[in-house]
Amino acid sequence: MTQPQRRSGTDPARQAAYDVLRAVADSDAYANLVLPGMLAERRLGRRDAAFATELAYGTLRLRGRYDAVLERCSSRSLREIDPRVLDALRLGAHQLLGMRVPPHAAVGETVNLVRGVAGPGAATFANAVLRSVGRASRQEWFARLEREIPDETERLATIEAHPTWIVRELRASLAQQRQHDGDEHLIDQPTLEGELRELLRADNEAPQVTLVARPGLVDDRELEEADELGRLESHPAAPTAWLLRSGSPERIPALRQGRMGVQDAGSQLVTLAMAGASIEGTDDLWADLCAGPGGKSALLGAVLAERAGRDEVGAAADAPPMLVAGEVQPHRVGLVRRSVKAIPSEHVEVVEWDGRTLGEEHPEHFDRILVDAPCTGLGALRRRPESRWRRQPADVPALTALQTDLLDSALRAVRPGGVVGYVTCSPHLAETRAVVDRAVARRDVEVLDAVAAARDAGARLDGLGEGPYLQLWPHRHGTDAMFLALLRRR
Ligand SMILES: C[S@@+](CC[C@H](N)C(=O)[O-])C[C@H]1O[C@@H](n2cnc3c(N)ncnc32)[C@H](O)[C@@H]1O
Repeated sequence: MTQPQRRSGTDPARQAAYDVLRAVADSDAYANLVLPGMLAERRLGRRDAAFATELAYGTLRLRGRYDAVLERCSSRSLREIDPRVLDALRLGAHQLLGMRVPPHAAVGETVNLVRGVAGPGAATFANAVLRSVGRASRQEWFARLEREIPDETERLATIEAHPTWIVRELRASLAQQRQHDGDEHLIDQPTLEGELRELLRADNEAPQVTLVARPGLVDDRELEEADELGRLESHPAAPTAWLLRSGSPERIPALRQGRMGVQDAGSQLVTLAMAGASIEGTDDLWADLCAGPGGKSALLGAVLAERAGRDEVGAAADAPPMLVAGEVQPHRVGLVRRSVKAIPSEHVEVVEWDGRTLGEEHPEHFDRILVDAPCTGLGALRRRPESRWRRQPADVPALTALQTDLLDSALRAVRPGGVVGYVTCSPHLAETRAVVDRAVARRDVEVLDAVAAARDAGARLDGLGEGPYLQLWPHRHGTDAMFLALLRRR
């Protein structure tokens, strides 16, 4: 349990936001895992909980922007400031420049917080810094940063609060996408830099909760009931996807029972497109190579079970159609079991495995395999507030090596005529096209059109480009930046 440090007079919402920032800095915690428990444990009311969430997540996302501002207001370099004080200053800067908090409250409450953690001298320092931050509006700060940062990429990165290396990678991937855009998207297309800015801004918006209604497990009446609890709105990315406009997902019974779930609409689309991609021959044995925590397994299992019931697929075979969901980390195997609890057990088996050896151990065995590979997560930055600052360019080579091994293993484990779907929640070219292009060069595979498969799966989206690979974008599609390649083994 995260106990608040002793402090006098700090309001509980700001205290919770501050403790989240400290947990992220000191224990490498994930804010979106720590905060909900903390809010429940401390029994914050709805308004305080919403304020604490916006304050903590907003500050973490926009840290780079606020650091640039604080640096210009402080007599000391940021490196010389006590990290406990610096985190409080960041919270103060977000209240002043990113939220509608009256300046006297933003400064006063933050100074109070600093006094509690670091004493009166630090409080005087914090007061001077934050008064200086508050002397200019957000727009005035943007104008100043525009003037003072000469390098174009660094300027954009600072103002839109992303590390520079990530801005470079996203620009390269967007440029590649634009080469593959069909005529439809070329009309009214902003410049590459304009579109890049839209993407970075989309990363800085809190995403809306998206639900999945797992096929065959939820009927219209239940969707209507869920609608009464939380105002559902159909998401154009996938027929199973629903935006939850209000309320909390836990109130929906079908969600508690695992027949619905919380899942990005893009994740749903790539899963449905992979499940529907055209295959030759039998279609009874599927694998999810990297299943934890199990969102895609649950959707695949539901599709498989529904299809089995409807078409009596596999009725003549010895065993019912089956999804084998495998994961290497034991505790995540447990999460997969929980995710698939509503799928009829004869259609799903959850196992612990190292996906890299599946091809060697079970060559030409499966009809369909999903490889949802571990990746940098650069396509899901809006969901994980602090992750952009944690990731390093040096992470990429080890990940691409693992991705290459996993895809290679899947292509050996799938039978000729069967399909492998390669998915990442990153648009980084080294993790997406480069991994797939290498596999295509080495193995006898046919590249299927993933954009067409996405449309066949029910996507009602513009700006998908020409294929054969599918790349989704938060600013274009309201989804995470998921990538999908579909490979059919010859
Ligand atoms: C992107 S996540 C998968 C998300 C999942 N498909 C879902 O939708 O919930 C990648 C997963 O691969 C797992 N993983 C990493 N290396 C692996 C390996 N060698 N074999 C199998 N799984 C692995 C990670 O532990 C992580 O749970």
